[in-house]
Amino acid sequence: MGARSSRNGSAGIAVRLRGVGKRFDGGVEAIRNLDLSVGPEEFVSIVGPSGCGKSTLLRVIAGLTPCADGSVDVHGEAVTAPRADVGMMFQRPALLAWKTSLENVLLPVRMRRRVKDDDVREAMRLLALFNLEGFEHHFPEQLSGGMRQRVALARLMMTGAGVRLLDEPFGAVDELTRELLNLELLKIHERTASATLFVTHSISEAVLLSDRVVVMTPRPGTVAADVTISLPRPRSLDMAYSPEFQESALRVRDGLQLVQAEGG
Ligand SMILES: Nc1ncnc2c1ncn2[C@@H]1O[C@H](COP(=O)(O)OP(=O)(O)OP(=O)(O)O)[C@@H](O)[C@H]1O
Repeated sequence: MGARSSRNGSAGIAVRLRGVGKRFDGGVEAIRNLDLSVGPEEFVSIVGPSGCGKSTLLRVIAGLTPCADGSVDVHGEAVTAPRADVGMMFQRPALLAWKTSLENVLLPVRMRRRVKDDDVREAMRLLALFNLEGFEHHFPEQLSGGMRQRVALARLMMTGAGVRLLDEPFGAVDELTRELLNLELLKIHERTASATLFVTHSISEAVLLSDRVVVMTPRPGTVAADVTISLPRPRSLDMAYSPEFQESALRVRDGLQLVQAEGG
């Protein structure tokens, strides 16, 4: 069945959650009755108060955290375990310390099959795209924090996954590096759009990157607001000064303030 199948009536939808709830052993209810759909080329950011279940949501979609309530479908199939067509990137780049940048980027291929010359060429191309030319044979400890994140981004692209999940990937880098990484991500999304869910605490980052920004309530997290960002693509950092950008950011901020006021 094709990647964009309609087995569960999901044509045009890459990720669909219906009535999803997650309660951990020990009693913490992280998510409750959460509905969300993401199109095959849609970039959706998730914002919400700390501890509202954003990481849990991504882990549930990735098949890393099982959930008893509701349904999670990727490309029309129920998620029961991690899938090859779902790639995930975390706040810490999770690179293998004993492997070079190139070997780290090739890892998703190596886990599935023998690496071919074409794979190496593609990995080199991705490393160059992320401005890592000359660092292909360096080990993670020889790279800066921003460079490590760029290797992790290149590895995420190398998976070729139709669904990309990014959990605060730029939370630990300085502001300037973060802006540059945002530009890299925009470039990638504009070249090879995929269904992307991006967790962030930054409203401006969410608006700059996204087609929609989903605001979650405090725990147990559910969708409080779903803000469409209709800025044209390609996007650039300059757009942050436009009235449309400011207006979108205000709508997201209002949504966040509302849930925080209701939660506290
Ligand atoms: N494995 C686990 N076992 C028990 N409780 C957990 C587990 N993982 C997360 N939680 C709890 O679930 C809730 C949601 O956590 P989660 O990490 O999803 O929130 P978040 O919105 O990503 O937070 P932050 O913005 O601070 O990163 C928290 O109360 C957390 O303590």
